[in-house]
Amino acid sequence: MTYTLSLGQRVRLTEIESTAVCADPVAIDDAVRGRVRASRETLEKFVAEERVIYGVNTSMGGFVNWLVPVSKARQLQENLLNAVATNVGPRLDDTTVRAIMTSRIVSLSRGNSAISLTNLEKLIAVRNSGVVPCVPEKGSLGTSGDLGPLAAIALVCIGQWKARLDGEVLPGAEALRRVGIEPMELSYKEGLALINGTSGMVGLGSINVAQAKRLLQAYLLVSALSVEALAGKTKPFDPRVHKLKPHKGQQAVAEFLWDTLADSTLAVDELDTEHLLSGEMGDETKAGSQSIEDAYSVRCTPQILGPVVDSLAWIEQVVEDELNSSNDNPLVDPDEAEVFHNGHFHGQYVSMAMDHLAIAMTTLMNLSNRRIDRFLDKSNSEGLPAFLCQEDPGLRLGLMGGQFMTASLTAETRAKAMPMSIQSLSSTADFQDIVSFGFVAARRAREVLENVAHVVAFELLCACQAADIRGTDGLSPATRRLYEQTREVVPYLDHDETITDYVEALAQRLLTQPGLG
Ligand SMILES: N[C@@H](CC(=O)O)c1ccccc1
Repeated sequence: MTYTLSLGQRVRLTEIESTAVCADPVAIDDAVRGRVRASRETLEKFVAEERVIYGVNTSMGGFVNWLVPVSKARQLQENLLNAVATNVGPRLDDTTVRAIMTSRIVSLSRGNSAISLTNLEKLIAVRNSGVVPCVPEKGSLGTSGDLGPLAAIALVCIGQWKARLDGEVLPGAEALRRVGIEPMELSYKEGLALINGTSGMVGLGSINVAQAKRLLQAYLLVSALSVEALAGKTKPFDPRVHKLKPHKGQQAVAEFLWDTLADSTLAVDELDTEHLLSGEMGDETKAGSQSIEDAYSVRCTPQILGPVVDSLAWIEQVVEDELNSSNDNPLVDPDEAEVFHNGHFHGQYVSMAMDHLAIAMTTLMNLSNRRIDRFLDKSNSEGLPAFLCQEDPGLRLGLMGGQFMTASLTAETRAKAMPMSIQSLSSTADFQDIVSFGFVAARRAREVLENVAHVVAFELLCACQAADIRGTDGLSPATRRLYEQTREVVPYLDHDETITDYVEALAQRLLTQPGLG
């Protein structure tokens, strides 16, 4: 289905992801066309008046103070694209490139960048054509926006560099020829308009946020299942106690667990504490084999996932605001009949949001990592067999090895969660002297998410194994659905076998499949 951009509409971040995943075409309406034309005409008027405007009749970056006549505009703009397309490394996947292109189209369609309507429409045509520019992922400062990644895209639009089409890598000119698109011819400011913004980090960020939301949603249900499978107590989730602390996310998580576990007989309502005081002072008090209170990784679930929920809402809002912005310099506002030299290409907001996403997801992973340990350690699992190995323990090692994987991923992920947004380095003879590295932050958040999904997948595997051992009759209806969906992918393990394929399949579902459970 075509996704049409209208003037003044707020584009949802999740729409960038969904249109990129499905390769839905994007389009603009007449009001957008009118506004884009007006912005270009305003700039043309200023050029006729011989005003000095950055990237129009000046050079760029460290050569900002060099005048270049508009008669040389096409050469200047093409030189700009080639000079800054210096990224290296693995090529971004098709979905991410489409999300980045759509994010740039959203920004340019606001009609403040003075790109010609012809060239905006060509960018849209390339985005919709199946031609996917090859974008090496490493090398963006994130402040000139994402010059490197966006220049790789812009070069293909002018018939240079390289692109994929139906799985084949072709020269940009050949790729355009095959889909019947004439290369763009750039006039003054247009190369700059295509690249001088934050659309790289916003495009990749949109995918990260959409996946993080799914993973978090699923994790709330995984948490409920883990509480049941660890014979955890529900009373700490009673909404009445959460009224006593006003954090919204915490309250929402507690309410979810409370409601979900209401019909569970595996989770424990409350201990009958009456007979517990029969011992002498100093005796170990036990309620049968049960502890009086659960460990933090069960009991404090709302207090740990609450801030993750609230953080994600903030992160989504920030990246969505950036998406719906004119992130470019200079900007030409036709209503004000003004040109603004400005710094809207700066990616600090998104950089900090992506760092925050990495921290939030790592927090979730830390929780998951602790629960996995409880599932496998028989002294902490409220009666489960060691390493969830019911049949032939010792001859078999059970699920022991899964923890090696999750411990390794957890350690690696913590290192990846070190902030990028404070790593600024100066470049361009101190012209770009403080930068955001937002695209690097977004790439690292993506890596964090992938790792976290694998750790959560193993917790889910353990929880289902434990539920089978305890008896699944006691599951609540919602956790039973999750259990059954998981059993479509991984069976109860009564023999030792490699779990790699199971964990990877579950992780993929957690990131991409909405509404698990
Ligand atoms: N982001 C611009 C600078 C600016 O808009 O002031 C740029 C372009 C090219 C090379 C370096 C820097």
